[in-house]
Amino acid sequence: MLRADNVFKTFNAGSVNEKTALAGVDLQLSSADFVTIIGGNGAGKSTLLNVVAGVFPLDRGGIAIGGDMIEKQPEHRRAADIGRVFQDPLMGTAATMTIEENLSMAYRRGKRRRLKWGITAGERKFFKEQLAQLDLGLETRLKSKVGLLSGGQRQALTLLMATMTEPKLLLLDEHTAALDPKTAQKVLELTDKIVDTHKLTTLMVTHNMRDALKHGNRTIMMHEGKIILDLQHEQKQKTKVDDLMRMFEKVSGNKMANDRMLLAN
Ligand SMILES: Nc1ncnc2c1ncn2[C@@H]1O[C@H](COP(=O)(O)OP(=O)(O)OP(=O)(O)O)[C@@H](O)[C@H]1O
Repeated sequence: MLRADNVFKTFNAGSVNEKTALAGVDLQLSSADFVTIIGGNGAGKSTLLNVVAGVFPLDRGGIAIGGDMIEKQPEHRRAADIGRVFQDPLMGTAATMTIEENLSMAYRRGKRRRLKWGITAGERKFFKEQLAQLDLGLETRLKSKVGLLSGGQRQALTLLMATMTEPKLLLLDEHTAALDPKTAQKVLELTDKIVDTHKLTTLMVTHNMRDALKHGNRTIMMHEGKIILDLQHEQKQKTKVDDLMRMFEKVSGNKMANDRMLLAN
């Protein structure tokens, strides 16, 4: 479903601020793979998601989704196939618009625009059903402005908006990191439910090693722009946080250096 071949990305090349963020990343995801990504500060996790989404061009290498090479496509063209949720709950939704207006925008993304602006009765029914799955009571608040929602409600709504049209790929960049622990767990449970219902191919960056091991069927670890560990299926299930730390130290030759990661585990 997703293939990254020998992907390189250096920022500010040739300047004193030169930084190689991706140094030959190879990654293949099968359909419905749910891969969690961990790694130290500046390991290249967000950059990997960004080059897949088309935020920055690659220096070298290729990216394919469903067999189509996309590395030359601009971000807006890839957006039809890629759902994204970021760390900041304010980013994925428009605060001054209502819940149903936000959902409607997401629902029509990538579709031919209709001349008439307005939400049909069928769409409203569909939105209510979708919101009911979140179990947050939002299905009775279609006309509420999104700015009135809590961070967790807003992030759950963003998740729904990113997945409602069943994207080929879902990219989650620390999407629960700004939430309190209880809300973060709730949004992660919703993530599992939504990913499982739609069998979405998913990449999720997290700084929480326990969450990385608990969710998804694969965990990859990045270090200095490379994937240094890829735990799959039973091997992932057997691995504990302490094992992960030891594996990191063994493969990278370094102590794990991610302040938020160490705090969270
Ligand atoms: N837009 C940019 N311009 C310049 N340098 C960048 C840019 N984005 C990322 N970098 C640099 O590339 C490296 C990898 O950054 P990236 O954000 O991918 O790391 P990360 O693994 O997500 O780290 P963290 O866990 O600290 O968020 C870092 O050194 C970072 O400073």
